[in-house]
Amino acid sequence: MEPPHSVSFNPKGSMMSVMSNPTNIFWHESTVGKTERQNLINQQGCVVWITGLSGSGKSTLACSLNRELHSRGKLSYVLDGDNVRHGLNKNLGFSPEDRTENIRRVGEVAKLFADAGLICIASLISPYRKDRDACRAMLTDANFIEVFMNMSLEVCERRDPKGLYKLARAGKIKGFTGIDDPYEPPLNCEIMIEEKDGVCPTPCDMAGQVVSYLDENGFLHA
Ligand SMILES: Nc1ncnc2c1ncn2[C@@H]1O[C@H](COP(=O)(O)OS(=O)(=O)O)[C@@H](OP(=O)(O)O)[C@H]1O
Ligand SMILES: Nc1ncnc2c1ncn2[C@@H]1O[C@H](COP(=O)(O)OP(=O)(O)O)[C@@H](O)[C@H]1O
Repeated sequence: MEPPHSVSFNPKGSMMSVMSNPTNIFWHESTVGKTERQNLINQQGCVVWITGLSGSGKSTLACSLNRELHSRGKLSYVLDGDNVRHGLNKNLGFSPEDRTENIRRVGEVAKLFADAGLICIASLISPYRKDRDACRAMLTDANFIEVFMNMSLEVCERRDPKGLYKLARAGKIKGFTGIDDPYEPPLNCEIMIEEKDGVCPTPCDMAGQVVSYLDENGFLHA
């Protein structure tokens, strides 16, 4: 694994400073490498990054994909925006800065899971292109698989399972993605999920589309 830029700690363990060129800390290489871990579980670690509007079906796809991979004997783990915001990112809101930090942290965790050999499924709105691209840059390009839930705002708003669009339209939530905060669609995603003839693919079909990609690109074998 590549040594990243890092945080410096004093001998008592408290944080001293954050810097891009750390001093006095050293990368410690493990004696067991990624290839050995992957051979053990016969798969290639990667990140499947699912992006799209609230209500576009990110969590539904993440769950369905996770289940399908599990049934094929493949190890995967879901990092869902809503869930991660209950723990690791509970101190973050929805300002542009907080969203960027939310995505950065999840990107770093996803990178660790991929290094462990897992197929890490990250499902977050991740509305800003530069933040998603920064996560892509944390991995070798092929190991970051961006899945765009290309559902119209109309579809998402019609679904509105949590009633958040209604609140946003009523002005009771400020800065809601797609209403008064931007969503920047990917320019070069690996996979696009979209309606055909006005019909949305089923969760099973959406997962199938991603599994086919993983299979064709060698991720389901070491
Ligand atoms: N202002 C605003 N904008 C968008 N979404 C909001 C907002 N406030 C709360 N929520 C709820 O938070 C969920 C999105 O969290 P994420 O971590 O995926 O968002 S982000 O990637 O940091 O933009 C999102 O969940 P999903 O509907 O599953 O996408 C919403 O339920
Ligand atoms: N492919 C689909 N077909 C029909 N309904 C769907 C589909 N995917 C998601 N839904 C429904 O749309 C709503 C939002 O889905 P969800 O996965 O929670 O979206 P997100 O995680 O992007 O907010 C849920 O009620 C879900 O059951």
